[in-house]
Amino acid sequence: MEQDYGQYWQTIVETMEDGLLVVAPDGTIVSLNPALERMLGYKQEELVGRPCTVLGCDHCAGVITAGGKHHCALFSQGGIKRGHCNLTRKDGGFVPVIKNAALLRDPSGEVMGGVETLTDLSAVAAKERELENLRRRMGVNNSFQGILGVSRPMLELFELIQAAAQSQAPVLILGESGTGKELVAEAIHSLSPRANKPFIKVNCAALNESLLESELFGHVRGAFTGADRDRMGRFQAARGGDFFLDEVGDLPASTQVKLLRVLQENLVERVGDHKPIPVDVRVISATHRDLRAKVAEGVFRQDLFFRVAVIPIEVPPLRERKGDIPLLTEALVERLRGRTGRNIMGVDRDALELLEAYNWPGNVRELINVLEYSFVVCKGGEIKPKHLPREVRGEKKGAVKVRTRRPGGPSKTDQDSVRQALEKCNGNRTQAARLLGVSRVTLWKWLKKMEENQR
Ligand SMILES: Nc1ncnc2c1ncn2[C@@H]1O[C@H](COP(=O)(O)OP(=O)(O)OP(=O)(O)O)[C@@H](O)[C@H]1O
Repeated sequence: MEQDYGQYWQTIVETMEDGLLVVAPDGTIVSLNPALERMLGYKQEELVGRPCTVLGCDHCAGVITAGGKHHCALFSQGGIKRGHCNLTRKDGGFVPVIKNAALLRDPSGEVMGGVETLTDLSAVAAKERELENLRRRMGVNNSFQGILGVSRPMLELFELIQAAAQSQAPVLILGESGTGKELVAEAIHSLSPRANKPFIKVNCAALNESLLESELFGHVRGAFTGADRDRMGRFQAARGGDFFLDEVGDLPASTQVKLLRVLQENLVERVGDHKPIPVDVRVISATHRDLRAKVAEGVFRQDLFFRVAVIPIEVPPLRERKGDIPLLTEALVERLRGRTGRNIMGVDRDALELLEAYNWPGNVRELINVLEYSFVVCKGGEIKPKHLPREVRGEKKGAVKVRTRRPGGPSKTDQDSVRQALEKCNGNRTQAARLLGVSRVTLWKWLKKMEENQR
């Protein structure tokens, strides 16, 4: 009869959907059920005998392994009820779970170990993400983690960010300057299980080689002139979190080798010391450069490229998502209004048309600058074409371009432009001047000069 019960429990454990884990008092894994094998991607024999820290549970982040004794929430508090946590799969991905745990005691009350049940929340989390994406597609939400965008390329980008956040793999963010690469890196961090750990940023282009290495990896006292004490590097400081390497395309050759080591072996060596120090970071890098071209030129190591670019994410330039311009403009004007206290309500239709026609080589950063300029020039009410910088005004479809403004008067091309502008504006000089991007006085002077030339 007893044996029957034994088989009965065995069947339950093997068929239950929840993961089941038994650990010894020192945290060594004693056994797990098939559901947990599936959840984590490990086979039972790969885990039994190993410390439970291999599961990388963020709830147990406070685990201290001192003198072989394992202290975690389960053993210090006697149990865990409905704890939300993330486990690390064999392939490096995360599984969000609800954990319940209890101590196992022998008849004398002695703790024999602990048992944990783990409910997989991946499907729930995926549904939540789906709902969020749906809301964005329906226009209910027009931003994602502070990144404004409703265009198709941006919605695709948001989905990619969500996927990257759930992985441990290094991410490479590519895109022109001012497209929002840093915002993307921050979003990946905020959405990942590393969110409550540090997000450390280093700009590889801002420091010279030796400063950069000491900043990244730390140094020991006496490593170089001025190194009067040991200093921890930023890789170490980022422990458990994300490391954002901005402008990775500008990394000097010798630093590239050291970064490769961090990515391959999770080890750093401080400048002036050969003792390897283990680090636990996920590397997110970004560059506005064509990194593949740099690899082809031999300036960027190919092996490092493959290591940093496990998940490449391209941030589209603004000119390829002009549908976002009205939304961005509205949100940025509102932000500027709050910051400056100026009574500027938005941009009028003509000005918006100009913003949509412009090519935006400096992307969103340039749009911010343009609106800041308009806030200075515009006295109140709506921003009109005349409040936009000249280069933006010149790009409107069908707009009349003035190539050069000469002190003596308009060139032949400019004279044609002036005539076209006057024609377009039915002879209204104020409007024509605006279209040409010059003041009324300049237009008046040009017209005078043109009359004189005709005489
Ligand atoms: N989609 C967006 N929504 C809101 N703000 C944005 C967006 N994209 C960029 N920005 C803003 O534009 C500015 C530039 O963005 P960011 O610094 O992230 O660009 P970057 O691609 O990292 O540029 P660089 O390559 O020059 O470092 C920031 O102020 C950022 O907040």
